[in-house]
Amino acid sequence: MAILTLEPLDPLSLVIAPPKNESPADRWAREQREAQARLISEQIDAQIKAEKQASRKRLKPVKILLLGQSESGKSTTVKNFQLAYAYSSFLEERSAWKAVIHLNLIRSVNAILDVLSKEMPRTTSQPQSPLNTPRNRSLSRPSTVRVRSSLSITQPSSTPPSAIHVRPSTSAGSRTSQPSEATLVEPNNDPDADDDPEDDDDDEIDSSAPPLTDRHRMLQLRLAPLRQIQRDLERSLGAASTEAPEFAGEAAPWTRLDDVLGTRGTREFSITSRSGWKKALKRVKAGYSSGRRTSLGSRDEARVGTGSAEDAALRKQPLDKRRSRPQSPFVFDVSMDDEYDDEGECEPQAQSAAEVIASCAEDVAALWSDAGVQAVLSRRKAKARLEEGPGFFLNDVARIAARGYEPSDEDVVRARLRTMGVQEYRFRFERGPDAGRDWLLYDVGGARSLRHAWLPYFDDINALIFLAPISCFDERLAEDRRVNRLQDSILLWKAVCGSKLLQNVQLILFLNKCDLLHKKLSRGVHVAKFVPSYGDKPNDVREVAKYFRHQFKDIFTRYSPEKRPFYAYMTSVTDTKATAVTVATVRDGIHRNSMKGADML
Ligand SMILES: Nc1nc2c(ncn2[C@@H]2O[C@H](COP(=O)(O)OP(=O)(O)OP(=O)(O)O)[C@@H](O)[C@H]2O)c(=O)[nH]1
Ligand SMILES: [Mg+2]
Repeated sequence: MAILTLEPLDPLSLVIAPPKNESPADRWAREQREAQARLISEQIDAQIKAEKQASRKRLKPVKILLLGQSESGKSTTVKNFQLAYAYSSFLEERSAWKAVIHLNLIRSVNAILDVLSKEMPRTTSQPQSPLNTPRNRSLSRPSTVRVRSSLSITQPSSTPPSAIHVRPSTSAGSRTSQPSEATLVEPNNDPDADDDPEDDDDDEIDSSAPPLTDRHRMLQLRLAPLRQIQRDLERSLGAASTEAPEFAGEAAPWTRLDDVLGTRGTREFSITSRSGWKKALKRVKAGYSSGRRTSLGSRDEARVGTGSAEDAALRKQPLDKRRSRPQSPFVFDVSMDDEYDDEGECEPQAQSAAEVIASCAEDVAALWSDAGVQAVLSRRKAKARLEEGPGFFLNDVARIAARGYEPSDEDVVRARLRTMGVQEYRFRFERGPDAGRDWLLYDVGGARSLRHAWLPYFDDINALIFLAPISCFDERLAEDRRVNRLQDSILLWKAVCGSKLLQNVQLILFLNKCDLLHKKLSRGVHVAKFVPSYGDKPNDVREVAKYFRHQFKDIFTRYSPEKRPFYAYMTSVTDTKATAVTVATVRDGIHRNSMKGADML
């Protein structure tokens, strides 16, 4: 009877089984091959395991939020971070700032032309009638009824509009949520008040000042095309290029939600912004990068635009200009969340604007250096406002208006373009203690109408840099002229310090614009006139800055839900050299703190 031998069932065993008649030499060779394969396999397994462990250990990115009112210097602080740690990305954007700088320049020119228009009818070379002197005109104006606000608790009367009342500090440690303990400020409800610091009405006429003449009228006419250029550039750059419109909202619109949410998180309120100055810059970048000159050489042709298919193709060409500078030890990547979309709106006429500005350069320089114009501006208090305002470039007109002008680093830092929504910047340091760790910087729009978008970013951040410009104690908020700018900063700071969502966040205060504070005090503006509690302390920058620091610290101590260290820096963030030191210190501090939080130190 035949015996049926069954083959083993496992087909794999069949395949890997050694050949039946294997010689000892073949067997040796086969075993060598198998040992080698096992070794490689084990190495791969070990590598996968190590990678898994490393990714588990990988640190979360450090997230930093920059807050503060509009024009407080948030974006300028970001530029300082870029300059220090991401110079190549700063360079990539630099030439695109040219349109913004040009717009800033011609805004100043147009502001001067506005002042001259008010002045011209009565101060041309015609002799002045005694009834038409500024002094008599102000006497014949209807008298202003001054409405004193009753909101002030400490000193309800006898203070100038926009005055700030700061209560004496309470004893340390007495944390209370009583609003009456807050820094108290009296808003100015009377926009016609005579002692409005920004009132441009003339007080006195300087008899030695040269009169305005037909020469000034000629300059006015010759520079008139710049009005249209301003409109063109504003249209090209979008909403970010104009200052915040009027908005009578709260200083910190999130506070009620903050109380409700506590530490529960805010993600469901997340808002994604796809607008802002990065987008505005991208709109002009391609225009400049094409390197194409339009035929527009004269101011009369300023309105002619471009828009051909050839132009569109040229606009898409990449930037080709990069200047060399020693590379930062850190490589860092700034994310650009908005893709440049070229759908007809993008060509900003920046190139043609540059041509017109170049053709007006001499007249602009003549206007700015004219003694009569300077006298009118000083009398109407417009000179200091221009020189100390954002984006002032009139002293550099010859350089900036020149054909072939390329912005310098300093120009970019001084340029003004408002942030809309929230912009994210991603940094990766390749060296240093935080090598390999991502840093995310969130730069927000500071205008009151944009502050509702801040709340989602309170969640899960490591540090918050708060910008409080301390030079603006005598200024009004652009979006709500009843509100003193320092008052607004104080209200914001109070809300930030008292936020439950931010209670574990490291708060870093930049008391900014110290350079402008110095200038303002040097020209005789008295802090005590606007901040009565300042009393008769010396009106010098050191004392004033110390006083404001003390007030901000006091609020911090009283409103923080839990005790935490106070970090404050006196800054002028347009001074990039000094700010580089501050930024490095801040970076170290945030790194150490975030490591402590992760139990790594
Ligand atoms: N002189 C001086 N100018 C400053 C200082 N900080 C900022 N600026 C200027 O003030 C203007 C406004 O600064 P930004 O950084 O754009 O202000 P922001 O806080 O980002 O404003 P928003 O985007 O509207 O919220 C710019 O022209 C800056 O160059 C400073 O310390 N000193
Ligand atoms: Mg900004």
